[in-house]
Amino acid sequence: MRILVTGGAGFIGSHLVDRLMENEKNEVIVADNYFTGSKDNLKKWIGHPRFELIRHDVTEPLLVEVDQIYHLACPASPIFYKYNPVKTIKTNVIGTLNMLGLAKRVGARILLTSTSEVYGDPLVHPQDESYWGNVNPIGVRSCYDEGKRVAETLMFDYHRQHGIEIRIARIFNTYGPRMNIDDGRVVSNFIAQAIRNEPLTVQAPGTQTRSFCYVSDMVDGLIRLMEGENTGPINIGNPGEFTMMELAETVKELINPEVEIIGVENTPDDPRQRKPDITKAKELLGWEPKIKLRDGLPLMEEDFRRRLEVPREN
Ligand SMILES: NC(=O)c1ccc[n+]([C@@H]2O[C@H](COP(=O)([O-])OP(=O)(O)OC[C@H]3O[C@@H](n4cnc5c(N)ncnc54)[C@H](O)[C@@H]3O)[C@@H](O)[C@H]2O)c1
Ligand SMILES: O=c1ccn([C@@H]2O[C@H](COP(=O)(O)OP(=O)(O)O[C@H]3OC[C@@H](O)[C@H](O)[C@H]3O)[C@@H](O)[C@H]2O)c(=O)[nH]1
Repeated sequence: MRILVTGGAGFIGSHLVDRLMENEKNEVIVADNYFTGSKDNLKKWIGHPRFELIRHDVTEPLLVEVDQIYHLACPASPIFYKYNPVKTIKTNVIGTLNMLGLAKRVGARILLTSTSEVYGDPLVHPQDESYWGNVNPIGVRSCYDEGKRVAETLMFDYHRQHGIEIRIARIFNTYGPRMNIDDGRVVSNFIAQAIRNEPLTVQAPGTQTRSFCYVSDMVDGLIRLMEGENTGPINIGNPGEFTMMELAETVKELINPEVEIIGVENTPDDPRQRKPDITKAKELLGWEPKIKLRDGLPLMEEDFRRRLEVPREN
């Protein structure tokens, strides 16, 4: 099986590549522009005969002979996707069109990593796949959430019109080793802050919720979706739901009981609650997450301490 992973130098992408490379029958090609990803994440595979890394921006066409495409390329942290919103929407729309064009030309199956952000600030809780969402079309997050909604539309139009084999995963907040230390997302921020003994910055009001999935569970879900018979969209996430204040308190307890927790301003359109209904993933993919937040955080702490060069005292 020859497999293309766009965005494979990023956080989830590089863990996915590790898992795909374990199968000796797979050849893996990564295409990435290194906007938020890094070659470092793939260094153990560089030079491997079954692995290839291409510096490529998915807003440009790409021609490679592959059987499967995992299409992840897109900045995922709000600070990065809002940094150049026009580029973010181009990546979602033109990038997905280009990858669908490739899938059509070479007859590949394509999986899109969509997001829980397609549900916007949800009025239905927990969110199941039949919910159409509550998204601001002109807000500062729209380049990402509306971008992903269009990407989903393109996937289904290519499927209906051209018979392309598609898979859509709606990923909920995922965390784990190898996240950029300055990625800006909440779990990486709190862990880095706790290790550096800086205050944990809880954005107002602190009662907003998220549900956090450990990256190995996520990769397992994505591969099951690709290999299964269902197009999706299918929610892949961990239903354990926490307020941001609870998350800060858990990080404080596990990593640095001395650290301060402070309230800071939030950004516009921050979803107030988010929790996946994973009935479909359980029934159709036989998948459910195994790693609880309290077990995943220490694994991430270990990786962050190594990269920040701050060993644990005791
Ligand atoms: N991590 C999460 O919680 C989460 C949640 C929902 C959806 N997702 C989706 O999963 C995918 C991966 O997310 P992640 O957390 O690994 O993020 P990430 O930022 O670590 O990885 C994204 C990768 O895409 C690359 N990229 C960005 N724009 C590109 C372009 N135009 N051309 C080529 N490469 C480009 C980046 O350099 C990076 O390597 C994204 O599509 C994201 O929207 C992630
Ligand atoms: O330092 C921080 C950072 C963030 N937060 C809060 O933590 C919550 C989560 O914020 P993050 O930036 O980690 O991620 P979000 O849930 O807003 O978006 C994410 O959703 C799913 C994916 O598509 C993306 O990975 C990302 O867009 C928000 O309520 C935010 O206000 C803090 O309280 N403190």
